[in-house]
Amino acid sequence: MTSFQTIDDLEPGQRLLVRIDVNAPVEDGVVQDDRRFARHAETIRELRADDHAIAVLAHQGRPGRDTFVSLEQHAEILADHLDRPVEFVADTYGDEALLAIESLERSDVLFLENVRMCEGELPEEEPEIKAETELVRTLSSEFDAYVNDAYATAHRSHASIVGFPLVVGAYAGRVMEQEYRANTAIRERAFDGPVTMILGGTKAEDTIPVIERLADIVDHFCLGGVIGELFLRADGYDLGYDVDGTELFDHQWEAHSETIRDSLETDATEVMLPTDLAYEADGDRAETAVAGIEKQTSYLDIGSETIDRYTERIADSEAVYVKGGVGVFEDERFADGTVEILSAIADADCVSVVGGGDTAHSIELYDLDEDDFTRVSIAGGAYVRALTGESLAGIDALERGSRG
Ligand SMILES: Nc1ncnc2c1ncn2[C@@H]1O[C@H](COP(=O)(O)OP(=O)(O)O)[C@@H](O)[C@H]1O
Ligand SMILES: O=C(OP(=O)(O)O)[C@H](O)COP(=O)(O)O
Repeated sequence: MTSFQTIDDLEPGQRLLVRIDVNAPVEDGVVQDDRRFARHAETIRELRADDHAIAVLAHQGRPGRDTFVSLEQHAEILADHLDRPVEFVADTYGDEALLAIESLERSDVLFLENVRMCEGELPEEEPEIKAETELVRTLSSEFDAYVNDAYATAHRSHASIVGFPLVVGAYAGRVMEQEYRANTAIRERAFDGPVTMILGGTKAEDTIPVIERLADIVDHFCLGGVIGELFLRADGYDLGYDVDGTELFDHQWEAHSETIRDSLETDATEVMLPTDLAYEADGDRAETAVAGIEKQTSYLDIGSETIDRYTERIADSEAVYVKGGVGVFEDERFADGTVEILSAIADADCVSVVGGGDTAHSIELYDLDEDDFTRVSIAGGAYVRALTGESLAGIDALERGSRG
Protein backbone atom coordinates (compact mmCIF):
# COMPACT_ATOMS: atom_id res chain seq x y z
CA MET A 1 0.00 0.00 0.00
CA THR A 2 0.96 3.63 -0.17
CA SER A 3 3.37 5.44 2.03
CA PHE A 4 2.59 9.04 1.27
CA GLN A 5 1.35 11.66 3.69
CA THR A 6 -2.13 13.08 3.22
CA ILE A 7 -3.78 16.31 4.30
CA ASP A 8 -4.76 14.49 7.50
CA ASP A 9 -1.09 14.82 8.50
CA LEU A 10 -1.03 18.64 8.19
CA GLU A 11 -1.02 20.92 11.23
CA PRO A 12 -3.81 23.53 10.90
CA GLY A 13 -3.16 27.11 9.77
CA GLN A 14 -0.40 26.45 7.21
CA ARG A 15 0.43 28.32 4.00
CA LEU A 16 -0.26 25.76 1.28
CA LEU A 17 0.47 25.47 -2.42
CA VAL A 18 -2.26 23.18 -3.76
CA ARG A 19 -1.88 21.59 -7.21
CA ILE A 20 -5.26 20.62 -8.67
CA ASP A 21 -6.33 19.42 -12.15
CA VAL A 22 -9.22 21.43 -13.56
CA ASN A 23 -8.11 20.90 -17.15
CA ALA A 24 -11.45 20.93 -18.96
CA PRO A 25 -13.02 20.72 -22.41
CA VAL A 26 -12.95 24.30 -23.79
CA GLU A 27 -14.99 25.57 -26.75
CA ASP A 28 -14.43 29.06 -28.16
CA GLY A 29 -12.40 29.85 -25.05
CA VAL A 30 -15.16 28.78 -22.66
CA VAL A 31 -14.90 25.89 -20.16
CA GLN A 32 -17.61 23.29 -20.87
CA ASP A 33 -17.48 20.98 -17.87
CA ASP A 34 -17.09 21.48 -14.12
CA ARG A 35 -16.80 17.86 -12.95
CA ARG A 36 -13.16 18.24 -11.84
CA PHE A 37 -13.90 21.57 -10.12
CA ALA A 38 -16.60 19.94 -8.01
CA ARG A 39 -14.20 17.25 -6.81
CA HIS A 40 -11.30 19.59 -6.00
CA ALA A 41 -13.65 22.02 -4.25
CA GLU A 42 -14.20 19.28 -1.65
CA THR A 43 -10.48 19.20 -0.86
CA ILE A 44 -10.21 22.98 -0.72
CA ARG A 45 -13.28 23.27 1.48
CA GLU A 46 -11.67 20.86 3.91
CA LEU A 47 -8.38 22.77 3.86
CA ARG A 48 -10.16 26.08 4.46
CA ALA A 49 -11.95 24.58 7.43
CA ASP A 50 -8.51 23.90 8.92
CA ASP A 51 -7.56 27.57 8.54
CA HIS A 52 -4.97 27.05 5.82
CA ALA A 53 -4.08 29.89 3.44
CA ILE A 54 -4.29 28.39 -0.06
CA ALA A 55 -2.70 29.19 -3.40
CA VAL A 56 -4.03 26.99 -6.19
CA LEU A 57 -1.74 25.86 -9.00
CA ALA A 58 -3.28 24.30 -12.13
CA HIS A 59 -3.01 23.96 -15.92
CA GLN A 60 -5.37 24.14 -18.89
CA GLY A 61 -4.64 22.66 -22.33
CA ARG A 62 -1.25 22.42 -23.94
CA PRO A 63 0.76 25.26 -25.57
CA GLY A 64 -0.32 25.71 -29.18
CA ARG A 65 -3.81 24.21 -28.71
CA ASP A 66 -7.10 26.16 -28.74
CA THR A 67 -7.77 24.88 -25.21
CA PHE A 68 -4.59 26.55 -23.87
CA VAL A 69 -6.19 29.52 -22.12
CA SER A 70 -5.87 31.64 -18.99
CA LEU A 71 -7.32 30.27 -15.75
CA GLU A 72 -9.30 33.42 -14.92
CA GLN A 73 -12.65 31.69 -15.61
CA HIS A 74 -11.43 28.60 -13.72
CA ALA A 75 -11.05 30.77 -10.60
CA GLU A 76 -14.65 31.94 -11.01
CA ILE A 77 -15.97 28.39 -11.45
CA LEU A 78 -14.07 27.25 -8.37
CA ALA A 79 -15.49 30.23 -6.45
CA ASP A 80 -19.02 29.12 -7.46
CA HIS A 81 -18.34 25.64 -6.10
CA LEU A 82 -16.86 26.99 -2.87
CA ASP A 83 -19.57 29.61 -2.57
CA ARG A 84 -16.99 32.23 -1.68
CA PRO A 85 -14.61 34.56 -3.58
CA VAL A 86 -11.43 33.19 -5.14
CA GLU A 87 -8.88 35.80 -6.14
CA PHE A 88 -7.19 35.29 -9.50
CA VAL A 89 -3.73 36.61 -10.36
CA ALA A 90 -2.60 36.62 -14.00
CA ASP A 91 0.87 35.46 -13.01
CA THR A 92 2.27 32.20 -11.60
CA TYR A 93 5.54 32.94 -9.82
CA GLY A 94 6.56 36.50 -10.87
CA ASP A 95 6.37 39.67 -8.75
CA GLU A 96 2.61 40.03 -9.14
CA ALA A 97 2.00 36.46 -8.00
CA LEU A 98 4.42 36.78 -5.07
CA LEU A 99 2.69 39.97 -3.91
CA ALA A 100 -0.70 38.23 -3.97
CA ILE A 101 0.74 35.19 -2.16
CA GLU A 102 2.28 37.40 0.55
CA SER A 103 -1.08 39.01 1.30
CA LEU A 104 -2.85 35.63 1.64
CA GLU A 105 -4.56 35.23 4.99
CA ARG A 106 -5.98 32.13 6.70
CA SER A 107 -8.83 30.50 4.70
CA ASP A 108 -8.13 32.71 1.66
CA VAL A 109 -7.98 31.04 -1.76
CA LEU A 110 -5.80 32.49 -4.51
CA PHE A 111 -5.77 31.02 -8.04
CA LEU A 112 -2.46 31.35 -9.91
CA GLU A 113 -2.18 31.57 -13.72
CA ASN A 114 -1.86 28.48 -15.98
CA VAL A 115 1.38 26.78 -14.90
CA ARG A 116 1.95 25.52 -18.46
CA MET A 117 2.61 29.15 -19.42
CA CYS A 118 5.79 28.94 -17.28
CA GLU A 119 9.21 27.92 -18.49
CA GLY A 120 10.32 24.74 -16.74
CA GLU A 121 6.86 23.19 -16.18
CA LEU A 122 7.09 21.16 -19.44
CA PRO A 123 8.48 18.84 -20.82
CA GLU A 124 8.59 15.61 -18.81
CA GLU A 125 11.96 15.31 -17.03
CA GLU A 126 13.42 13.72 -13.92
CA PRO A 127 12.16 15.11 -10.57
CA GLU A 128 15.69 16.30 -9.68
CA ILE A 129 15.72 18.51 -12.80
CA LYS A 130 12.22 19.81 -12.12
CA ALA A 131 13.12 20.58 -8.49
CA GLU A 132 15.82 22.96 -9.76
CA THR A 133 13.48 25.03 -11.96
CA GLU A 134 12.92 28.67 -11.04
CA LEU A 135 9.21 27.90 -10.85
CA VAL A 136 9.69 25.31 -8.10
CA ARG A 137 12.51 27.15 -6.33
CA THR A 138 10.57 30.42 -6.16
CA LEU A 139 7.16 29.08 -5.18
CA SER A 140 8.38 26.50 -2.67
CA SER A 141 10.03 29.20 -0.55
CA GLU A 142 6.65 30.93 -0.15
CA PHE A 143 4.80 27.97 1.42
CA ASP A 144 4.94 25.67 4.45
CA ALA A 145 3.79 22.69 2.43
CA TYR A 146 2.72 21.43 -1.01
CA VAL A 147 -0.51 19.47 -1.53
CA ASN A 148 -0.93 17.45 -4.72
CA ASP A 149 -4.59 16.79 -5.50
CA ALA A 150 -4.06 16.51 -9.29
CA TYR A 151 -4.43 12.74 -9.75
CA ALA A 152 -5.43 13.24 -13.41
CA THR A 153 -1.93 14.66 -14.08
CA ALA A 154 -0.08 12.24 -11.79
CA HIS A 155 1.26 10.34 -14.83
CA ARG A 156 3.23 13.41 -16.01
CA SER A 157 6.73 14.16 -14.72
CA HIS A 158 6.12 17.91 -14.85
CA ALA A 159 7.59 20.48 -12.45
CA SER A 160 4.34 21.21 -10.61
CA ILE A 161 3.81 17.46 -10.07
CA VAL A 162 7.26 16.01 -9.28
CA GLY A 163 9.44 19.03 -8.46
CA PHE A 164 7.90 20.38 -5.25
CA PRO A 165 7.99 17.18 -3.14
CA LEU A 166 11.79 17.23 -3.33
CA VAL A 167 12.07 20.66 -1.72
CA VAL A 168 9.03 21.18 0.52
CA GLY A 169 6.82 18.91 2.66
CA ALA A 170 4.39 17.09 0.33
CA TYR A 171 0.90 15.76 1.04
CA ALA A 172 -1.79 14.08 -1.05
CA GLY A 173 -5.13 15.88 -1.30
CA ARG A 174 -8.47 14.05 -1.00
CA VAL A 175 -8.99 13.61 -4.77
CA MET A 176 -5.47 12.26 -5.17
CA GLU A 177 -5.98 9.86 -2.31
CA GLN A 178 -9.46 8.67 -3.39
CA GLU A 179 -8.65 8.28 -7.10
CA TYR A 180 -5.38 6.52 -6.32
CA ARG A 181 -7.06 3.99 -4.04
CA ALA A 182 -10.04 3.38 -6.34
CA ASN A 183 -8.00 2.99 -9.54
CA THR A 184 -5.43 0.78 -7.85
CA ALA A 185 -8.24 -1.42 -6.50
CA ILE A 186 -9.70 -1.90 -10.00
CA ARG A 187 -6.41 -3.42 -11.09
CA GLU A 188 -6.64 -5.99 -8.29
CA ARG A 189 -10.11 -7.26 -9.28
CA ALA A 190 -10.35 -10.69 -10.89
CA PHE A 191 -13.16 -11.68 -13.28
CA ASP A 192 -14.27 -15.12 -14.50
CA GLY A 193 -15.69 -13.78 -17.77
CA PRO A 194 -14.18 -11.62 -20.53
CA VAL A 195 -12.84 -8.13 -19.82
CA THR A 196 -13.12 -5.56 -22.61
CA MET A 197 -11.47 -2.17 -22.94
CA ILE A 198 -12.70 0.59 -25.24
CA LEU A 199 -9.89 2.94 -26.25
CA GLY A 200 -10.46 6.17 -28.16
CA GLY A 201 -9.80 9.87 -27.79
CA THR A 202 -6.92 11.90 -29.13
CA LYS A 203 -4.12 11.14 -26.65
CA ALA A 204 -3.10 7.89 -28.31
CA GLU A 205 0.39 8.35 -26.82
CA ASP A 206 -1.11 7.50 -23.40
CA THR A 207 -3.02 4.43 -24.57
CA ILE A 208 -0.84 2.79 -27.27
CA PRO A 209 1.91 1.79 -24.80
CA VAL A 210 -0.54 0.24 -22.31
CA ILE A 211 -2.18 -2.32 -24.63
CA GLU A 212 0.48 -4.97 -24.28
CA ARG A 213 0.99 -4.17 -20.61
CA LEU A 214 -2.72 -4.75 -19.94
CA ALA A 215 -2.82 -8.13 -21.67
CA ASP A 216 -2.91 -9.91 -18.30
CA ILE A 217 -6.18 -8.25 -17.27
CA VAL A 218 -7.89 -7.31 -20.60
CA ASP A 219 -9.11 -9.91 -23.14
CA HIS A 220 -10.47 -7.63 -25.88
CA PHE A 221 -9.61 -4.10 -26.93
CA CYS A 222 -12.09 -2.16 -29.12
CA LEU A 223 -10.38 0.81 -30.76
CA GLY A 224 -11.82 4.06 -32.10
CA GLY A 225 -10.88 7.75 -32.26
CA VAL A 226 -7.32 8.67 -33.16
CA ILE A 227 -5.81 5.45 -31.77
CA GLY A 228 -8.22 3.43 -33.94
CA GLU A 229 -7.07 5.20 -37.09
CA LEU A 230 -3.39 4.85 -36.19
CA PHE A 231 -3.88 1.09 -35.80
CA LEU A 232 -5.68 0.93 -39.16
CA ARG A 233 -2.73 2.78 -40.70
CA ALA A 234 -0.37 0.18 -39.24
CA ASP A 235 -2.66 -2.53 -40.63
CA GLY A 236 -2.10 -1.14 -44.15
CA TYR A 237 -5.11 1.14 -44.67
CA ASP A 238 -4.74 4.57 -46.24
CA LEU A 239 -5.83 6.63 -43.22
CA GLY A 240 -4.55 7.84 -39.87
CA TYR A 241 -2.70 10.85 -41.36
CA ASP A 242 -2.98 14.53 -40.52
CA VAL A 243 -5.38 16.03 -43.06
CA ASP A 244 -7.55 19.17 -43.05
CA GLY A 245 -4.97 20.91 -40.81
CA THR A 246 -5.15 18.41 -37.91
CA GLU A 247 -2.05 17.81 -35.78
CA LEU A 248 -3.22 14.62 -34.14
CA PHE A 249 -1.83 11.74 -36.12
CA ASP A 250 1.64 12.04 -37.65
CA HIS A 251 3.68 12.88 -34.52
CA GLN A 252 2.00 10.08 -32.56
CA TRP A 253 2.59 7.71 -35.48
CA GLU A 254 6.28 8.60 -35.61
CA ALA A 255 6.70 7.98 -31.88
CA HIS A 256 4.61 4.80 -31.60
CA SER A 257 4.26 2.96 -34.94
CA GLU A 258 6.55 0.12 -33.79
CA THR A 259 4.53 -0.42 -30.60
CA ILE A 260 1.32 -0.40 -32.63
CA ARG A 261 2.69 -3.07 -34.98
CA ASP A 262 3.76 -5.19 -32.01
CA SER A 263 0.29 -4.87 -30.44
CA LEU A 264 -1.35 -5.90 -33.73
CA GLU A 265 0.78 -9.03 -33.86
CA THR A 266 0.26 -10.07 -30.25
CA ASP A 267 -1.70 -13.24 -29.46
CA ALA A 268 -2.04 -12.28 -25.81
CA THR A 269 -5.19 -10.25 -26.36
CA GLU A 270 -7.68 -9.44 -29.16
CA VAL A 271 -7.39 -5.99 -30.75
CA MET A 272 -10.58 -5.08 -32.64
CA LEU A 273 -10.36 -2.26 -35.20
CA PRO A 274 -13.12 -0.25 -36.93
CA THR A 275 -14.46 -1.82 -40.12
CA ASP A 276 -16.33 1.36 -41.06
CA LEU A 277 -15.96 5.05 -40.21
CA ALA A 278 -18.07 8.20 -40.33
CA TYR A 279 -17.13 11.52 -41.90
CA GLU A 280 -18.81 14.79 -42.92
CA ALA A 281 -20.32 15.09 -46.40
CA ASP A 282 -22.36 18.16 -47.39
CA GLY A 283 -22.93 18.98 -43.72
CA ASP A 284 -24.26 15.52 -42.84
CA ARG A 285 -22.86 12.33 -41.37
CA ALA A 286 -21.78 9.83 -44.02
CA GLU A 287 -20.20 6.41 -43.53
CA THR A 288 -17.73 4.33 -45.50
CA ALA A 289 -16.29 0.85 -45.16
CA VAL A 290 -12.64 0.95 -44.10
CA ALA A 291 -11.83 -1.57 -46.84
CA GLY A 292 -12.95 0.90 -49.53
CA ILE A 293 -11.08 3.97 -48.26
CA GLU A 294 -8.88 5.58 -50.88
CA LYS A 295 -9.23 9.30 -50.34
CA GLN A 296 -7.79 11.18 -47.37
CA THR A 297 -10.37 12.92 -45.22
CA SER A 298 -11.06 13.46 -41.50
CA TYR A 299 -12.91 10.52 -39.99
CA LEU A 300 -14.89 11.62 -36.98
CA ASP A 301 -16.61 8.53 -35.60
CA ILE A 302 -16.74 4.77 -35.93
CA GLY A 303 -19.44 3.53 -38.32
CA SER A 304 -22.67 1.58 -37.64
CA GLU A 305 -21.22 -1.85 -38.37
CA THR A 306 -18.33 -1.20 -35.96
CA ILE A 307 -20.75 0.04 -33.31
CA ASP A 308 -22.70 -3.25 -33.62
CA ARG A 309 -19.52 -5.35 -33.37
CA TYR A 310 -18.29 -3.45 -30.30
CA THR A 311 -21.64 -3.41 -28.50
CA GLU A 312 -21.98 -7.19 -29.02
CA ARG A 313 -18.60 -7.63 -27.40
CA ILE A 314 -19.67 -5.40 -24.49
CA ALA A 315 -22.85 -7.43 -23.94
CA ASP A 316 -20.68 -10.57 -23.51
CA SER A 317 -18.24 -8.94 -21.06
CA GLU A 318 -18.05 -9.21 -17.33
CA ALA A 319 -16.09 -5.98 -17.03
CA VAL A 320 -15.67 -3.03 -19.43
CA TYR A 321 -13.13 -0.22 -19.11
CA VAL A 322 -13.38 2.93 -21.24
CA LYS A 323 -10.78 5.60 -21.96
CA GLY A 324 -11.55 8.17 -24.64
CA GLY A 325 -14.57 8.73 -26.89
CA VAL A 326 -14.53 6.74 -30.14
CA GLY A 327 -15.58 9.85 -32.09
CA VAL A 328 -15.89 13.62 -31.90
CA PHE A 329 -18.92 13.31 -29.63
CA GLU A 330 -19.11 17.06 -28.96
CA ASP A 331 -20.66 17.25 -32.46
CA GLU A 332 -23.99 15.39 -32.32
CA ARG A 333 -23.52 14.01 -35.83
CA PHE A 334 -20.45 12.12 -34.62
CA ALA A 335 -21.62 11.10 -31.16
CA ASP A 336 -23.30 7.80 -32.20
CA GLY A 337 -20.28 5.61 -31.50
CA THR A 338 -19.48 7.05 -28.06
CA VAL A 339 -23.10 7.28 -26.93
CA GLU A 340 -24.14 3.82 -28.16
CA ILE A 341 -21.09 2.24 -26.56
CA LEU A 342 -21.72 3.98 -23.24
CA SER A 343 -25.43 3.07 -23.42
CA ALA A 344 -24.56 -0.58 -24.11
CA ILE A 345 -22.28 -0.59 -21.07
CA ALA A 346 -24.97 1.06 -18.93
CA ASP A 347 -27.45 -1.65 -20.03
CA ALA A 348 -25.03 -4.56 -19.59
CA ASP A 349 -24.69 -6.57 -16.43
CA CYS A 350 -21.01 -5.79 -16.01
CA VAL A 351 -18.51 -3.93 -13.86
CA SER A 352 -17.71 -0.70 -15.71
CA VAL A 353 -15.17 2.08 -15.37
CA VAL A 354 -15.22 5.17 -17.57
CA GLY A 355 -12.23 7.51 -17.42
CA GLY A 356 -10.92 10.74 -18.90
CA GLY A 357 -11.86 14.40 -18.51
CA ASP A 358 -13.47 14.60 -21.95
CA THR A 359 -14.97 11.12 -21.84
CA ALA A 360 -16.64 11.73 -18.49
CA HIS A 361 -18.08 14.93 -20.01
CA SER A 362 -19.88 12.86 -22.69
CA ILE A 363 -21.95 11.16 -19.97
CA GLU A 364 -23.39 14.49 -18.93
CA LEU A 365 -23.65 15.86 -22.47
CA TYR A 366 -25.92 13.01 -23.60
CA ASP A 367 -27.95 12.64 -20.39
CA LEU A 368 -26.59 9.23 -19.54
CA ASP A 369 -26.94 8.25 -15.90
CA GLU A 370 -23.64 8.17 -14.03
CA ASP A 371 -25.18 5.65 -11.60
CA ASP A 372 -25.36 3.09 -14.43
CA PHE A 373 -21.55 2.84 -14.32
CA THR A 374 -19.59 1.25 -11.50
CA ARG A 375 -17.15 4.11 -11.52
CA VAL A 376 -16.53 7.31 -13.48
CA SER A 377 -12.96 8.49 -12.95
CA ILE A 378 -12.04 12.12 -13.55
CA ALA A 379 -8.67 10.85 -14.77
CA GLY A 380 -7.90 9.33 -18.18
CA GLY A 381 -4.21 8.71 -18.86
CA ALA A 382 -3.46 8.31 -15.15
CA TYR A 383 -6.24 5.74 -14.72
CA VAL A 384 -5.12 3.53 -17.61
CA ARG A 385 -1.56 3.69 -16.37
CA ALA A 386 -2.73 2.70 -12.89
CA LEU A 387 -4.50 -0.31 -14.47
CA THR A 388 -1.13 -1.58 -15.73
CA GLY A 389 0.09 -1.71 -12.13
CA GLU A 390 2.96 0.64 -12.94
CA SER A 391 3.71 3.59 -10.73
CA LEU A 392 2.69 7.18 -11.45
CA ALA A 393 5.38 9.89 -11.35
CA GLY A 394 3.26 12.09 -9.07
CA ILE A 395 2.65 9.27 -6.59
CA ASP A 396 6.34 8.33 -6.58
CA ALA A 397 7.19 11.96 -5.86
CA LEU A 398 4.71 12.12 -2.96
CA GLU A 399 6.22 8.94 -1.52
CA ARG A 400 9.74 10.35 -1.83
CA GLY A 401 8.54 13.61 -0.26
CA SER A 402 7.03 11.69 2.64
CA ARG A 403 10.31 9.88 3.30
CA GLY A 404 11.91 13.32 3.70
N1 LIG B 1 -11.56 10.55 -34.84
C1 LIG B 1 -11.31 11.59 -34.05
N2 LIG B 1 -10.71 12.71 -34.52
C2 LIG B 1 -10.47 13.76 -33.72
N3 LIG B 1 -10.80 13.81 -32.42
C3 LIG B 1 -11.40 12.75 -31.88
C4 LIG B 1 -11.69 11.59 -32.66
N4 LIG B 1 -12.31 10.70 -31.85
C5 LIG B 1 -12.40 11.26 -30.62
N5 LIG B 1 -11.87 12.49 -30.63
C6 LIG B 1 -11.81 13.46 -29.52
O1 LIG B 1 -11.12 12.90 -28.44
C7 LIG B 1 -11.39 13.72 -27.31
C8 LIG B 1 -11.09 12.98 -26.05
O2 LIG B 1 -9.72 12.61 -26.11
P1 LIG B 1 -8.77 12.46 -24.86
O3 LIG B 1 -8.40 13.82 -24.39
O4 LIG B 1 -7.70 11.55 -25.27
O5 LIG B 1 -9.72 11.78 -23.80
P2 LIG B 1 -9.94 12.05 -22.26
O6 LIG B 1 -9.83 13.54 -21.97
O7 LIG B 1 -11.31 11.55 -22.01
O8 LIG B 1 -8.87 11.30 -21.57
C9 LIG B 1 -12.85 14.09 -27.47
O9 LIG B 1 -12.98 15.45 -27.14
C10 LIG B 1 -13.16 13.80 -28.94
O10 LIG B 1 -13.70 14.91 -29.62
O1 LIG C 1 -6.89 15.90 -18.75
C1 LIG C 1 -5.87 15.30 -18.45
O2 LIG C 1 -5.62 14.01 -18.81
P1 LIG C 1 -6.71 13.03 -19.52
O3 LIG C 1 -7.12 13.65 -20.85
O4 LIG C 1 -5.94 11.76 -19.71
O5 LIG C 1 -7.88 12.88 -18.60
C2 LIG C 1 -4.80 15.90 -17.58
O6 LIG C 1 -5.12 17.23 -17.25
C3 LIG C 1 -3.42 15.82 -18.22
O7 LIG C 1 -3.37 16.69 -19.33
P2 LIG C 1 -2.27 16.39 -20.48
O8 LIG C 1 -2.67 15.09 -21.14
O9 LIG C 1 -2.37 17.57 -21.42
O10 LIG C 1 -0.92 16.27 -19.81
